[in-house]
Amino acid sequence: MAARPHSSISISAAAATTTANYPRLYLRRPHLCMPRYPSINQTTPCFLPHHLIIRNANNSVDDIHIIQRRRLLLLPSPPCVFTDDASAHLLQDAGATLLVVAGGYALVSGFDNLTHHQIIQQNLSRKLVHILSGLLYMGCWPIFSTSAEARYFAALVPLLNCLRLLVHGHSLVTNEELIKSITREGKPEELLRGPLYYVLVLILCSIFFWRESPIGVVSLSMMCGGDGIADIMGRRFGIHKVPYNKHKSWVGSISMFIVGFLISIGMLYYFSKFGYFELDQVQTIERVAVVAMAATVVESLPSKGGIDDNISVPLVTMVTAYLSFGLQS
Ligand SMILES: C/C(=C\COP(=O)(O)O)CCC[C@H](C)CCC[C@H](C)CCCC(C)C
Ligand SMILES: Nc1ccn([C@@H]2O[C@H](COP(=O)(O)OP(=O)(O)O)[C@@H](O)[C@H]2O)c(=O)n1
Repeated sequence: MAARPHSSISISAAAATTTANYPRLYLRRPHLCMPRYPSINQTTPCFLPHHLIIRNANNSVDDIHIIQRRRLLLLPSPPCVFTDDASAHLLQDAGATLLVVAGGYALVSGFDNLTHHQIIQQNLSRKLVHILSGLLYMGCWPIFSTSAEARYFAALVPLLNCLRLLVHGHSLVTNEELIKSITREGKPEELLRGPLYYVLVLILCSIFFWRESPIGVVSLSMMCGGDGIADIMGRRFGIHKVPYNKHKSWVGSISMFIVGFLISIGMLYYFSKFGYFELDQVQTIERVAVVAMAATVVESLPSKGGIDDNISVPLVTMVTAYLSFGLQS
């Protein structure tokens, strides 16, 4: 996968020469931007205004024209300076971690409310949390800095949830809200199986694959999106079972393949737009189809008393994706 060429920005000469060491940027209207910009030797995802206002030494304002808005590097809040400051990365990663932790807590609490008020059934709540948690978590990866430590900050989020599941799963602390929103039968010990394996896979993909590898992206897409939709569709419409497993249906498996494939392609496109990797369109579709098929077949196999889907599906996806993307990239 060739690194995507980086475009550049043009800053009006007056502004560029008359400011101090760094132009002080004031953002007018935010718009998500591309994080990478080699000449400033920093990549920081942040918000991109349609116009940058640069106040120069005599405090007059100069707009600059943005050649390619998608790739402009901006810093997250005024007053900003272009700097490769490790403390800026630390601040950004700490803020991003807190934001995503709060998001995860809000998601689980939100679905508990829906279950509590009987707006949705407990099983559906669990599956929607299963689908949304990992995909939204992965979708937040670009807000972390590009420092080598960013992935560890991101992994703190599933790690904290892992500790939360261990504490509640062993009934050291009771939290009916958490148990109701993510267990089948409302038993605390259920937290120590599917949900725990799920967050462990999130940690593994964050640290070992992160956002530069399609392997982690596809693995989480199949575990979260594919496996999650299989349950939802299979429970509702899965009349015809697969011949080798009376607990799994054709509708569930076909749904897993189609939705898992589409989510994988969508997430790969999302990360490629940030410039983390560039993939050939036709090859990617072929490779993701193979990976999705492998994951779907494994998920449909009898698993009662065997390996949990939240381990077998991501594991097979990682191996298949590595063989597919890794050897042929
Ligand atoms: C219900 C879950 C797994 C059960 O799987 P299965 O047994 O039905 O196959 C998912 C458990 C989710 C966990 C408790 C919370 C994870 C939060 C995540 C790390 C952060 C999400 C942040 C985002 C911004 C919402
Ligand atoms: N391929 C599939 C997967 C699940 N399902 C349905 O969804 C239910 C739960 O599936 P599952 O045991 O894989 O659930 P989790 O282990 O993913 O929570 C099954 O008992 C089926 O009714 C299906 O019909 N076909």
